[in-house]
Amino acid sequence: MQAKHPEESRTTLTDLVLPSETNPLNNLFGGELLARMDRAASIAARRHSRRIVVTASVNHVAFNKAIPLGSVVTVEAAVSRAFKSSMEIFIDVWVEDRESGNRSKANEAIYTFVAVDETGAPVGVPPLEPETELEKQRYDAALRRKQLSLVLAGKMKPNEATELKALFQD
Ligand SMILES: CC(=O)SCCNC(=O)CCNC(=O)[C@H](O)C(C)(C)COP(=O)(O)OP(=O)(O)OC[C@H]1O[C@@H](n2cnc3c(N)ncnc32)[C@H](O)[C@@H]1OP(=O)(O)O
Repeated sequence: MQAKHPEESRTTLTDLVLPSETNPLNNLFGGELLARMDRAASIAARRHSRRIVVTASVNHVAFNKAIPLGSVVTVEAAVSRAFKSSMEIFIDVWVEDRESGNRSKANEAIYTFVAVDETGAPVGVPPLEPETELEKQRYDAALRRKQLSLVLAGKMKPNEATELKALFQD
């Protein structure tokens, strides 16, 4: 299969924070943000693979900054690495200042999607070829994150996670 670039899967969703989507502090409810990120990530995974895709795991989420009611929120997702049937999707969340229009980073997350056929069985996806410096950094670290996710899910023995182990050695 021919390699694809992260740009080909990049997906941008922009939406407001409405009152029904907030917590008692009038900030965006975490579950609502998770759902928005899942939607953007699934479109990115579909654009890369052109297959049915399912969420296999949420590897990392950081709610670094509360997002107030009325904010304009942009969720940007792109494939950061493709393996055999699985794809790591990196998601950046931005909030737009009402007066200046400047965007500031609010949150980020990393999801894993798997491409499947009509019976739900995993199928192969094209490789990913990173281009920018940031895309290369995310690509390089993705194998460690995959191993960590598999170890936490009980699908890989810790002593088989060679890339991950190397992180803790001099
Ligand atoms: C709350 C919700 O809405 S969840 C709903 C959305 N998600 C779903 O319904 C998905 C339900 N789960 C499934 O269908 C299956 O578990 C699948 C398709 C994700 C994986 O199926 P498995 O039988 O485990 O397949 P298999 O072991 O071959 O793994 C397939 C790929 O997923 C990867 N994978 C599986 N679990 C994980 C995980 N926890 N973390 C990272 N990668 C994973 C495997 O490493 C493998 O990757 P590779 O082919 O690129 O090497």
